[in-house]
Amino acid sequence: MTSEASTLADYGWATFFSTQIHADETDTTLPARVVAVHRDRLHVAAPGIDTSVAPFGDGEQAATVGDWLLLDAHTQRPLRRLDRKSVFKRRAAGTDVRVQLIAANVDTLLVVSSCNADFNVARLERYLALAREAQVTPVVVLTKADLADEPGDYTRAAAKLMPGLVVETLDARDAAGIAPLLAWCGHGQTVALVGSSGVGKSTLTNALAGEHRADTQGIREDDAKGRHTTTGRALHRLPDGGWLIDTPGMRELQLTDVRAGIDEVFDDVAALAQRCRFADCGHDTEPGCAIAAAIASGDIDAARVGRWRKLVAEEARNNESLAQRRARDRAFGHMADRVMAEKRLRRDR
Ligand SMILES: Nc1nc2c(ncn2[C@@H]2O[C@H](COP(=O)(O)OP(=O)(O)OP(=O)(O)O)[C@@H](O)[C@H]2O)c(=O)[nH]1
Ligand SMILES: [Zn+2]
Repeated sequence: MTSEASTLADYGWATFFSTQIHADETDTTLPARVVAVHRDRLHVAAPGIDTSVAPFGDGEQAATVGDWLLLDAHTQRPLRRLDRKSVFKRRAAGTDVRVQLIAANVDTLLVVSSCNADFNVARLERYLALAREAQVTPVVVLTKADLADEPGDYTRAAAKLMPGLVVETLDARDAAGIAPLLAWCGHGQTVALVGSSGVGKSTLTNALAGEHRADTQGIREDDAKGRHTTTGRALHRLPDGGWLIDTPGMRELQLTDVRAGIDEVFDDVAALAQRCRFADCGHDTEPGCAIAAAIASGDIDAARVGRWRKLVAEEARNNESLAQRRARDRAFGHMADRVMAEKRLRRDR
């Protein structure tokens, strides 16, 4: 299984984490990474540590796959979770708008689409905004280059979606084709994949994991009945020393609290919006609208502005419900406090 990972750096440890360890903790604690999340256990691993611990923390603070925990050196019990470099979360399914953690400390998000009907700039922009909001570097991977007449057209269209965006166009079934992706799968690097069904995520995963695939799946544990109880939320060790996070939840990522991410992906539009005469400009018929002027002069693509507006509106809608839920939770908390206070008052009388 993880026999090749023998140093903390192998597990993705970095200065970002070591600076969080206090001087008085160095002798009494050990960092370990959450390599898998099971129904009621976390599998944590580090050099000399390979154990399972009880779930740690609540809500958005709960330890999730990819997190670093500081363990008591003697008991191996988690003491605290280290701050994250990055975190992916999503709204829980259905009408429930609670936030669900997907993965932490991912370095690179491979946003997968293909050079065919799946190619959709609006969808790509949505994934890019999610990546930027999570503090993760996105890399666009366009598969099925072998099926397109002009794969370069897709590459160029994708590259325009964000400043400095890297786009790799390839045949996911070809070992040589996926070679450029290895740059993000090196020693201690954590990568994740997102994309629609059928674009080639499984093909890429198998190609990246290579012959080690069977080995890397060794990160799992047995439950009391001796059966394997993986929930599919695990880090898989890659042959070049990286880690691939494989979780079904990544596929259903939605926009929540991604305003900053949208502004980064659409930094051209966001910069224009700053120059509108009115701070609350609706970029519609308002006088002095810098966006309307840029569209009229051909400086910016009206379609891109349209997609930006849609994402911003959708994000606002999602957060409204999230804020409503939080307000409800707070109100309930206040009510519970009041009830308890009244109880105490009666008792003390
Ligand atoms: N020609 C060609 N076929 C590809 C390429 N990548 C994937 N495929 C094929 O596309 C089909 C779907 O690929 P998958 O890897 O299963 O796609 P996926 O994204 O994992 O799909 P889900 O599991 O539904 O999310 C398979 O038949 C692959 O062989 C490619 O680059 N070129
Ligand atoms: Zn405006």
